[in-house]
Amino acid sequence: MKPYLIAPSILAADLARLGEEVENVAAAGADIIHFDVMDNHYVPNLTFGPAILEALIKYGIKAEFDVHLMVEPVDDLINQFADAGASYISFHPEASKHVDRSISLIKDKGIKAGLVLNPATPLTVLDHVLHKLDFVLFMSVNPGFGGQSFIPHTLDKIKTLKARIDELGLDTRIEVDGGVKTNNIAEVAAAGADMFVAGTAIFGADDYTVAINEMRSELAKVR
Ligand SMILES: O=C(CO)[C@@H](O)[C@H](O)COP(=O)(O)O
Repeated sequence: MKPYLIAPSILAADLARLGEEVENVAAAGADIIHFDVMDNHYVPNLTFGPAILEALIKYGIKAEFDVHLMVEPVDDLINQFADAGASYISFHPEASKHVDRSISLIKDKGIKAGLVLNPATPLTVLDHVLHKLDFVLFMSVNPGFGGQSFIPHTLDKIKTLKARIDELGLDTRIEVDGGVKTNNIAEVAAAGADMFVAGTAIFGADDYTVAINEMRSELAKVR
């Protein structure tokens, strides 16, 4: 069974002290760091580019970076984030003209590849590519902003995909992003997720270690 991974989203960090914030959350027990890239085109917000990822890695952050591209088009930035040191890269299928090719671009660089499904994106977009993916990222809010509420029907989509993954004997991870908190993480895990992105629930807490440990205690109730 794949270990659960907790991925604090730096969107909710104190951006004036980004290096220190990421260092602190990694020391507090984060498994990977979720790095949201928004282009003010695919989503109505603008965040971090590859130079910032490179700077964080140079700063000495040891944790792996999970880059979520909310950009259109995707291929050029896949290359740039691969060169900058990403360990995971995911993108939205509607933002690539050639989804299969964009997935291969990630995998050929030895990086874990994921496809992201918005709340209204049907599971059928995975039909011919699921076997190539290392993970599927379910957005449980509409992408673009932190601090939104978890959309409950995401749980049904997670359950359906988890059943399909098991039936096909695949090793694909399921990541969930948006409104994940201590009070719902167990339900999300019980539906079949094993990677959990949390922004405000971790960076908004007084003590990051306590926040992450509370999430782990909830996860321990599931398995
Ligand atoms: O990608 C996004 C939003 O587009 C997320 O990563 C949010 O950053 C999660 O934030 P919280 O809902 O956990 O505050």
